[in-house]
Amino acid sequence: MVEGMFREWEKHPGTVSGIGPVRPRVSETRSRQTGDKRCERKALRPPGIDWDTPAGSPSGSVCVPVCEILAVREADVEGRGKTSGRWQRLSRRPAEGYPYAFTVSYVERVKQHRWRCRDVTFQCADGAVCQQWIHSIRDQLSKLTGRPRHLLVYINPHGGRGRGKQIYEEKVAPLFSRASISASVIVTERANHARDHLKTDADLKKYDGVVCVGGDGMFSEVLHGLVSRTQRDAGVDQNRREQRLVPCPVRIGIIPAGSTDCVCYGTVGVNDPVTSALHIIVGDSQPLDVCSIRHADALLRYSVSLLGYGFYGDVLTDSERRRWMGPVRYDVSGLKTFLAHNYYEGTVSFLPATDVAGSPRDKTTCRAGCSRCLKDSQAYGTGNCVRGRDQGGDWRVIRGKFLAVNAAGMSCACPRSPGGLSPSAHLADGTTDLILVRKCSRASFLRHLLRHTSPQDQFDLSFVEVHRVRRFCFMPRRSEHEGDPVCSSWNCDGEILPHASVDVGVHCQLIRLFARGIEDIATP
Ligand SMILES: CCCCCCCCCCCCC/C=C/[C@@H](O)[C@H](COP(=O)(O)O)NC(=O)CCCCC
Ligand SMILES: Nc1ncnc2c1ncn2[C@@H]1O[C@H](COP(=O)(O)OP(=O)(O)O)[C@@H](O)[C@H]1O
Ligand SMILES: [Ca+2]
Repeated sequence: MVEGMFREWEKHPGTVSGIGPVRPRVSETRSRQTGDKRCERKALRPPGIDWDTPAGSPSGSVCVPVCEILAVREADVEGRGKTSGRWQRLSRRPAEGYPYAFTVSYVERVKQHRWRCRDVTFQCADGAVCQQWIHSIRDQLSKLTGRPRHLLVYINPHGGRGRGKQIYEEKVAPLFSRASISASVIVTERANHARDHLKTDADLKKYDGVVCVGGDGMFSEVLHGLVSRTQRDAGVDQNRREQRLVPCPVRIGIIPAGSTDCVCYGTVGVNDPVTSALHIIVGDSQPLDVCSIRHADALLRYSVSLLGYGFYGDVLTDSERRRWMGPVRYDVSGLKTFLAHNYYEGTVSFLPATDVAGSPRDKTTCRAGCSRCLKDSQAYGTGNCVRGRDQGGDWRVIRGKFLAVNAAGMSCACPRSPGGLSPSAHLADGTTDLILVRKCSRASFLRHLLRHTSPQDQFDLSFVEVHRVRRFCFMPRRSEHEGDPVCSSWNCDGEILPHASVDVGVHCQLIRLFARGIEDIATP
């Protein structure tokens, strides 16, 4: 901020006369919350009239950090945005003698982690000053690194309530175009279309990011396509467990249009398409751990959120037959699976993450700019799964009858469960939280499930245990009794994995999302 300039403006509120054709400047402070240099908070206070200030802002003053400006465009005092040619609604009549104006679009935080695009229009008496402001703001925006210019977008037209295309066209595309982002859009025609296209055909050099419009299943397709492609390009054999995987250079954006949208919810704090589009535009970056799931050393699948055997595997298997119901299928299948009360016998062995500071029950939460993720990932190394010295580590073995064996690589928060399956899990610390729910009565299991919907500790029950691990294996016990359910399937980020016996390892920060983690609600 140029103090003199601002004082001048305060002396003459509502006018730019007397200030002259100044070069607009900005003040800088490091982002308090992320410490991210790319997102330094630069305050912009144009010495013009803000006669279209958004509701709620102190009258006569608008302060916008440059890293949260989405775009600037010339406006004309008749109220028509010059570039868009569309009429804007202005809250006040233009002041007499101020025929030049520009409009700044910026991020505004509304309730519950939602972001919205707001416009403020500044009016000037002098056309040259107006142009200087526009050029200067554009210049500041062009200096921000990490903002995408070209995106590859995949839309699942059948995800969630089948509104993916409409959501993209009505809510997201206009924001991308306002921010001068070009997008190549592919509406998928079959399951695995996006995955296969990314694996082999997509010219990834042309894009700064890949966006999926859909639910966790659609995200999973993009995850598999990108991780496989990255390893192939780097000459890495994904089937070799000891091999360090190469982190994906391309960020992934998620526009939530699915049934659960857990990956989006757990990394942004809300499943709202506009909020996610804005996180993409400002070029946010959130690293994420990825689990590789293997059987007999061959790679089966990758997962970032829930890997669930027993209850969540059965819910998913049943729900796939009810896709026509839309998102409500999970409630129907959830109830049916709960009543069936199946349990599965098996052996879980795991390698506890003894070298991390936190634990699944320490009541801390992973938030934007999480220092624990930073510290733990630095100590561990990105892409790594289990380091050489851990392989002979202190494995623990638990045999038993389980209603559920769940691994939560992140909290798995979603609208059904705002805290998630493991509220203290971290997005990018190189660990997953292994939750074992032993056979118990229906009433006890219901108690455990209900605690996912309240702040009560779902692990504070005698039949539940939770461990923060780097690697785990599950081996089902074959039943000798006819009629007993033998094996369940794994629910792998919402996709059925029809194997029971698995070996799972966490690859620290293998991918990055266009997100920043959940912001503390107090963040300005
Ligand atoms: C009787 C009260 C029961 C309350 C239970 C609440 C527990 C909810 C925990 C939900 C965890 C969800 C983990 C996320 C899984 C998703 O990846 C997966 C697929 O999502 P999408 O592709 O968007 O459809 N969703 C599920 O597996 C649904 C699980 C619902 C269980 C009731
Ligand atoms: N065009 C398509 N036709 C059929 N299935 C598709 C298509 N595109 C993606 N899919 C698959 O649809 C499934 C569900 O997608 P998702 O977007 O997660 O929706 P939901 O959250 O409702 O499950 C995924 O398995 C995905 O691979
Ligand atoms: Ca993790």
